[in-house]
Amino acid sequence: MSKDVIIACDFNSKADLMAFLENFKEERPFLKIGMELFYAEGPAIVKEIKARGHKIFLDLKLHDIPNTVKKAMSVLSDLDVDLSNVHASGTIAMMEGALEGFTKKDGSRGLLIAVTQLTSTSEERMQNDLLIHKSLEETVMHYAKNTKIAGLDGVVCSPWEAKKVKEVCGEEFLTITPGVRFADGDAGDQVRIATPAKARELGSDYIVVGRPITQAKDPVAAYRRCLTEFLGGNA
Ligand SMILES: O=c1ccn([C@@H]2O[C@H](COP(=O)(O)O)[C@@H](O)[C@H]2O)c(=O)[nH]1
Repeated sequence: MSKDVIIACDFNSKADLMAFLENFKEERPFLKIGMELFYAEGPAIVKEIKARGHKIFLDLKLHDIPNTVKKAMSVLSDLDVDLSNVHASGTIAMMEGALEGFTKKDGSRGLLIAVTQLTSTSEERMQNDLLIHKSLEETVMHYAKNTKIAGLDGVVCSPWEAKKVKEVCGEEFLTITPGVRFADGDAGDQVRIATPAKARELGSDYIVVGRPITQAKDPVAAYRRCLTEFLGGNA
C-alpha cells in the first residue's frame, strides 16, 4: 500500500455519507468508516461503499478480553476491508487474538493496526487521567513495540511520533496518523496536531483527515489540498 489520505467519514447516516460522496465525481478516496456510521447502518454500509470502488479503513477500535476480540474480528474479517484496528492497551494477548480472528482460513486478511494513545490526549491528561507516569512518547513506543510483538502491521499515532515509531519498529511498520489540520485550521478536540506537509516530513504512511475535509465549504478542494501537501510532487 502506498502513502495516501484517508477521509474520516464521521457521519451518522448513510444519507449524509452519500450526500458527501456526491461531491466526488472523479476520485475514489480511501474512506474511514467509524463507530457512528457502523452502529447506525451496520455491515451493509461497508459492503455498499466497497462496491463503489473505495478502499476502506474500518475504525472500530476494539478493546475487550482476547476471546471476545478474536471472535468479533472473525466476524469483521468477512467484510474484506483494507484496514481495521484495535486498542494496543488491550494487551499483547488481545492483539494476538485480534490477528487470529481477522485472518481467514486461507491465510488472507486486511491490514491490522493498533491505536497507541489517542491524538486527543495530551501528556498531562494521560498522566493525570490514566495514571500513566511515563512520557507520552515512551508510552506510544511501548504500545508500538507490543503491537509489533503481536504481529500486527502498524499503529495509529500522531504524526509527531511517526518517525520514532519507524526507528523503533522498522521502516515497514505502518504509521497511520489522525490529528491532521491545515495551518489555518481549527484543532477542535485534537491535541497532538500537525499539517499534512509536516506529517509527510515526519514519515506518516497515511494521514486520516475528517472535519477539515467533511466540513469544508468545498470538500473536494480540501481533499486535493491534503493530497498535494501530504504527497508533494507525487499527488
Ligand atoms: O488517535 C486517534 C485515533 C482515531 N482518530 C479518528 O480519526 C478521525 C479524525 O477526525 P478529525 O475530524 O480530522 O479530527 C476521527 O474519526 C477519530 O475517531 C483520531 O482522531 N485519533
